[in-house]
Amino acid sequence: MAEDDDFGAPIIAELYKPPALLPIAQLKESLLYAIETFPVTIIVGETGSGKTTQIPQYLFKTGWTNDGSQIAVTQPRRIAATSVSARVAEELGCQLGQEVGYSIRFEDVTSERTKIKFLTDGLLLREMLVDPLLKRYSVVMVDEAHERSLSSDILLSLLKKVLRARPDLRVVVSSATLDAEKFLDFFAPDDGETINNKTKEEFGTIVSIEGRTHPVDIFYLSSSTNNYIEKAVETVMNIHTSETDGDILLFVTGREEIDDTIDMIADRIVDLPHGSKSLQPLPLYAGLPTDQQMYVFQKAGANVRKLIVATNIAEASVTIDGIIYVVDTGYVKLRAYDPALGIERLNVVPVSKASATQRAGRAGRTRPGKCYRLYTEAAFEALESATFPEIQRSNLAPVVLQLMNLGIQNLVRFDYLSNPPSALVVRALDLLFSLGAVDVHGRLTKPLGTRMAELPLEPMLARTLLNAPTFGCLSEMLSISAMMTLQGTAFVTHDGNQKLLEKARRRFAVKEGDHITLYNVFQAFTNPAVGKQSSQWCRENSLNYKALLKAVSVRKQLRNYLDRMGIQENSLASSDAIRVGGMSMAERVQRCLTTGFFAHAARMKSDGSFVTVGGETVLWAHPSSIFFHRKADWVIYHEIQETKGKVYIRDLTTIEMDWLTEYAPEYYKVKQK
Ligand SMILES: Nc1ncnc2c1ncn2[C@@H]1O[C@H](COP(=O)(O)OP(=O)(O)OP(=O)(O)O)[C@@H](O)[C@H]1O
Repeated sequence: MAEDDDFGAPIIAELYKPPALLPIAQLKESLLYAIETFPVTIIVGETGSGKTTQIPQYLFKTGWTNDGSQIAVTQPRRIAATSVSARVAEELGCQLGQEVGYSIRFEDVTSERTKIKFLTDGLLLREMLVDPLLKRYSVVMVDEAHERSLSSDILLSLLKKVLRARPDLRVVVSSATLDAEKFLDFFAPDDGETINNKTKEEFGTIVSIEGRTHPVDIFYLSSSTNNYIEKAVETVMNIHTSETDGDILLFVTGREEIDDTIDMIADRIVDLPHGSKSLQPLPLYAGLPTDQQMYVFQKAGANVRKLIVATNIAEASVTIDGIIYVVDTGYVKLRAYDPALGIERLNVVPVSKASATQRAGRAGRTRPGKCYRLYTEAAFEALESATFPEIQRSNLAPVVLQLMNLGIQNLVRFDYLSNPPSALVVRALDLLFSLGAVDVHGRLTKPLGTRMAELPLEPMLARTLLNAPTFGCLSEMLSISAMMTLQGTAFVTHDGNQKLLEKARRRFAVKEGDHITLYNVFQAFTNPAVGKQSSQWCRENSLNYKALLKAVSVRKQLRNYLDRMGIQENSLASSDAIRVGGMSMAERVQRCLTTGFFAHAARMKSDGSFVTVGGETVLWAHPSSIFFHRKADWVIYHEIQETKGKVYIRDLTTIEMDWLTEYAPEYYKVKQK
């Protein structure tokens, strides 16, 4: 970069290692010995040392799957599971889905032959519902455990139980920080006690891997900035104009910042001298459909430098070949659930040291790299060492439901790695009780509660879907539920034309709201006389072809779940037929949604904002909702999130106020005369 920038001299210059020899290779034998000998092995290693890609292969090659069992490797994020499995398949010379595969929610790329399976930690939890002792696995590796995702924390607790019943199981926990002792202590028996005849010392060990593949030079700002996006754009442009070849990975906090940054970069690109190398910005965030996330892995064309603008989903386990430069704004958007108001807040906070290290580690994986931290070295030193565990700041209803279905009744005495605040557990139980999943004694109801736990949907939506047969709208709710799992990605701008998108949305919109609007999209897409499931039709209607295909597949999978539960698509009992017979299909869907989402009710005020039932919170329709412009009275909403001090609700449907007391009398505590 030019001399006159604000960065000081590089701080860390690490030793170069030839690419073929990953640091982990030197420890192969001792690692395999540890896994053979101890039920639990904690691996601590530099990012890029080869933990994720190599350990499963070592285990596979030394026979850990010879008896027909598999090796599971969990990841906190889908993109890591899919991309790392592709890499390992390539290294082993097999087709993805054969010996090496992956499994994420609604997408299973494995086969009878699969020996190494990458999956999200949440999905392995789901597998425990049908296979509580995880019998199909000889080794379970929990990767990136230091990130303390909700599912990986719960998984570690459950693995601790499973290990007691399965002395043959091996658990490998990989962590990038020095939390190793904490993880080891968690698993090991107390002093003087034994588990399966093993003492604390015999139960687990820590293996540390020194060194990394390539050096990464780290630069800090010499003085702090108060506009990190502007600084990021400036840094990216400086790299682009004055540094040698190599792609750039920029970390920002969320989709809005990604869009803003890409717009700002686009403005600067036009000022570049004619004929100079071009810069191709690519977004990467969790809400982006999987296939679009995969664009970032494609090689840039000749004379093109890729700029990937990402949230922290690109932070761990992902290797994007060609990334030489990392620009780290030093911030992340973290979820924090407010149990009193039932609102999820998205707070922009400084990253932890562990995160910053992981981010820097995205460079230097396939070549030496550079990382520009848009904060001072003193600010880095002042960062928290690790991220605040998700279990202490999340809506726990989905996970509580799953734990109960696994037979864990006493959630207070459950062996957590870090205890969740009791207010979060109480809120989760309250919600599950009002949804009918839990009875007054705090036990899971049968069959409703168990069925809700089995469906791969969050509890409110699961309840709605399971109620649909009594309203004679199961077919419609299956499509709506499938569309909801797309999380707002059904509509897209082609060529960035927002006006066309709005026009398309209006084409499908109905006065009842967003759910039935999405239903109309699904119907039109699958109608052989209209959308014909064609990409051309999607393009003409600002719709996301791949996402809609996914919805078709998700609907089929949900259908299969219901089939297994013996729930038929058009089975309206005669008593229900009398009750709902005279209603329009729209009204049945509206009522059915109320039975699941009554806790998410709000009323529009004259200024277009909404208030919650208790009147304590002001809410705003998200711009993607048809009620961003239109009037409504009472509504239920699917999602609620606070961003930058404003609370947005997504996916709204109008309802009648009376339905709230009709379908949730307990929740709204109506005094009967
Ligand atoms: N898709 C890929 N293309 C090229 N090289 C790759 C790819 N994936 C991995 N590698 C190489 O393998 C090395 C080890 O990657 P791996 O993901 O196993 O490391 P790790 O120790 O698990 O690191 P982290 O915890 O940061 O994910 C990388 O540094 C890189 O050199």
